[in-house]
Amino acid sequence: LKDPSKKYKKFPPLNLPNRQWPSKTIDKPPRWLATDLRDGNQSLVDPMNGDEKWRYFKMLVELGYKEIEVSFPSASQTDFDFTRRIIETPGVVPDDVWIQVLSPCREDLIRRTVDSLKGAKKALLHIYLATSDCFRRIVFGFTQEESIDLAVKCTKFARSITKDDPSQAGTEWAFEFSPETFSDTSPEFAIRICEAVKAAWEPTTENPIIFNLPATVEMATPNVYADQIEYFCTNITEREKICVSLHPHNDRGCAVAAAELAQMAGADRVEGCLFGNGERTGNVDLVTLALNLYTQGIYPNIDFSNLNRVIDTVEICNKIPIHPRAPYGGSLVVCAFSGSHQDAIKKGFEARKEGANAYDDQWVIPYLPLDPQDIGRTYEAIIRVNSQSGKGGAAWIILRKLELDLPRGLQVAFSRVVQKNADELGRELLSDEISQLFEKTYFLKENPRFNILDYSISIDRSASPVPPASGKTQETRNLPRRFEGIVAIDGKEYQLSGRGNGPISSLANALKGVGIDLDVADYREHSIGGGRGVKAATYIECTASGTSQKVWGVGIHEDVVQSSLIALLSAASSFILSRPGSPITVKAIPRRTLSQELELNDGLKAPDNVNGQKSSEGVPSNLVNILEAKANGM
Ligand SMILES: CC(=O)SCCNC(=O)CCNC(=O)[C@H](O)C(C)(C)COP(=O)(O)OP(=O)(O)OC[C@H]1O[C@@H](n2cnc3c(N)ncnc32)[C@H](O)[C@@H]1OP(=O)(O)O
Ligand SMILES: CC(C)C(=O)C(=O)O
Ligand SMILES: [Mg+2]
Repeated sequence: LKDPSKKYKKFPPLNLPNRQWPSKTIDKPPRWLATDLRDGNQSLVDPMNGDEKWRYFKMLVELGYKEIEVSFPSASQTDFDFTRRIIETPGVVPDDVWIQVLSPCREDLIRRTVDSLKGAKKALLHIYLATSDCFRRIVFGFTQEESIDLAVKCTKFARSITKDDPSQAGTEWAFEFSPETFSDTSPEFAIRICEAVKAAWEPTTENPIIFNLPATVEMATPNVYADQIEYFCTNITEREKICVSLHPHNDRGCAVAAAELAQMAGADRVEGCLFGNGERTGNVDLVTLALNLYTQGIYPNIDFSNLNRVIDTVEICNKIPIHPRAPYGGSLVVCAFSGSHQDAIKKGFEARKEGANAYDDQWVIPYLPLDPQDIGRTYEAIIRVNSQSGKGGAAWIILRKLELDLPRGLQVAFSRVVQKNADELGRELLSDEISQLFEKTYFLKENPRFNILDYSISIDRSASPVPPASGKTQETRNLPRRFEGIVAIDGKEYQLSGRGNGPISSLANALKGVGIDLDVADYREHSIGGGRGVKAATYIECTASGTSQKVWGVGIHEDVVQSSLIALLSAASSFILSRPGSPITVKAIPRRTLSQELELNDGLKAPDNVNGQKSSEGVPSNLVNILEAKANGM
């Protein structure tokens, strides 16, 4: 069998037994050069027009970039004119920002490039010449000596029309040389050509020459690039007069790693593009590099606190969407769908809020390496819910949207409802949909079955369990309570009454009269909001008497007692709905029988005339059915 992969040859590693970089760390940000408007731009289907470049340039300045490669002025009139426009418009290029432009090693093109810079305050002229065997042989037909001669000739020419030209004295000049295809160039030859260029330019410690060492094509694993950079840094002479710059491309998907290891290997500067735009698989991603530093506690000197705004501009100007999984910036990056992730994140936030984690001010949240707020993302966006989600996700959204801190049991119960819904729809449920589902499930907006219209809770003195001592007034604390109230049941109003130890149990007792026999198993309550608008939220879990069936009810009201009564009626409604085919569905009984039944029944009394409705109008069929069922002993 032929193996087509054999046409590729393994990249030979460097023999660098004393390499130092593996035990180094990155302790400060590098000098950044944003080349979005040059390397990024040259790789676009439709390169940016002047206005798009203008917008992008202003954003880069606002973000804090001090070195910006703005164009390839000899390539197009657009690039030339844009360079002129930012130089000629007062205030657009801040005094501390270097504008960099690129030219091939060709005198005519260098001349045109320098012309575009006239009047700039700080200008960085960048020229490139490919130095690998492959390029010298295939593209130029040059020997190593011929390449060196051309690089030196162009450097001298560049010098003569920039820093050596008295008419250019108003500009502070800096010079960058890129041995293009450095990553595929023999390290010894890279040193030789750069030494020659250095001698031609004559840099100083105050104004060093930039040797930009590109992985024009990423050739090998990132450690090999780091070795190449360490070799260069330790073998080039007059290191103090040199700024070693990186320019990694991402052909093997390792550009970020290569840039990081190569900084450990001694580089001072990094060239790249926001979100890794650039030739083929892109330049190294400057957002990732900067925020990687940030999450190590090192401020990168670039402000990504409103990353969404950056994304907007980048997407509009590049006409390429940012991948939803792009590090830091992707829309799905600060989202968790899966249950166990949501659970851990939620617990992390709770611990942080309560100061319960032992990390003081340090960011320690499971699954989230960065506080989304630091890049302008909201917490709401973090947890999203689909059929892969657990109780924590929906509970988080209910907490955020409705300010309801659901007890664990209710989280479990509601999660089943959410999961079923998401599964049926086959998609994510939006947070509005989840909060609406909660309101509907627990009848928060309206309870079509039971609505409490009026009620009073009184002490039932008729049943004194603790006889008062002689000469003392009756002790009321332990006396039963009596619920008397008007409850709209399926739209019609009835008077219910019942006894119990407190308001909830007396209403529960009243409900027995309509065939709803619930025991309260759990009760939780908390306040919502504060000041005058404060409300009580009550959660009641009930078991159906004599069964293991459990239902939850939720009530919200300014009055804490009424909130708990509403919660019980919410549970009662859930109970009825959870029992399809139960006694509720038996056929209706005649009204006359019903009236008799109502009178007989201790719990349910149709009022003579409440809100203009007569009891003789009858009660809804399902309740009628309950009564019928009761009468039948079901
Ligand atoms: C890795 C990088 O990103 S490098 C930057 C790449 N960016 C760009 O190329 C974007 C802008 N480029 C352009 O607008 C054009 O390519 C220009 C203006 C630079 C040159 O355009 P053209 O003169 O039409 O040449 P073209 O690009 O087609 O081909 C390059 C030619 O220059 C030759 N060449 C390259 N470098 C040199 C040099 N230093 N001296 C003399 N000739 C050179 C090549 O061998 C080739 O010659 P050939 O046509 O005889 O084979
Ligand atoms: C011009 C050089 C720096 C370049 O873009 C590259 O080699 O990738
Ligand atoms: Mg490049």
